[in-house]
Amino acid sequence: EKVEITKEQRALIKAILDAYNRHQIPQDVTKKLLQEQYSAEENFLLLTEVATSQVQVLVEFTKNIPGFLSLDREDQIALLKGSAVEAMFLRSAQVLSKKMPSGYTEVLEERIRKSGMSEEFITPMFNFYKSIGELHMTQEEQALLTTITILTPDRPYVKSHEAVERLQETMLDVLRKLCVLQHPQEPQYFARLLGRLTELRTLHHYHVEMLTSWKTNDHKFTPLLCEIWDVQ
Ligand SMILES: CC(C)c1onc(-c2c(Cl)cccc2Cl)c1COc1ccc2cc(-c3cccc(C(=O)O)c3)sc2c1
Repeated sequence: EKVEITKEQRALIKAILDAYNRHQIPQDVTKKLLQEQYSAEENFLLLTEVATSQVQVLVEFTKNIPGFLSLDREDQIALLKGSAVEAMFLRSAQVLSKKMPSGYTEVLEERIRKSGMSEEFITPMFNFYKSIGELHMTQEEQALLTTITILTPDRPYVKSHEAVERLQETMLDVLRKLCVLQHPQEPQYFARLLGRLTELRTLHHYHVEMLTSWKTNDHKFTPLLCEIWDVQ
């Protein structure tokens, strides 16, 4: 049947894409990825700095998701804590899948591979990055997929499950239509995008173990990361 994006849905896409592009990690933070020397310690420190900055960007972006600030305040926190790792996998995936002509791709890959995390996490992580790269997502799809990840109702401690589910369904409906319109030659494209969300859950579980292994090797995180990831 004829898929049509309504006026309201077009406004929603615009609001989310504007917020997504407006909130970025400052250049002085990401530029250090290109400059500093390479060592496991230095790589870990730089990644910690960028991740901390990314969380701050994520908080600002989330506040601009239409409807998010109308949710229960504690649920807003629960959604942010529960989705931060997955949103950061999506963000770093865009950088690593050469989606951004930023010149960070090689240096970021090198620093992640040599940041003291054990091999067992490297493989699934870079398989994910490869699978994201193969999707050739548009900017709108990236922004909407991040929004849908944030609005996942079954995060720990979320009380108003239905309110979050309603918001997420609104975004899923828009993304489904966008996929049909922007990838007409690939009817399964929307399903493939949702498959990435499942992969993100798996990576999230790996990440909890990654943090533990870094902790046992006495790696320090910033207060913001400790708060959002419940470490220390
Ligand atoms: C605390 C730290 C050691 C850590 O622990 N787990 C992870 C992690 C790792 Cl490894 C992989 C995936 C997810 C997580 Cl959460 C990390 C590092 O997480 C990040 C988070 C965001 C970004 C954005 C970047 C980036 C670069 C250039 C340009 C841009 C840009 O947006 O322009 C963004 S790099 C980067 C690194």
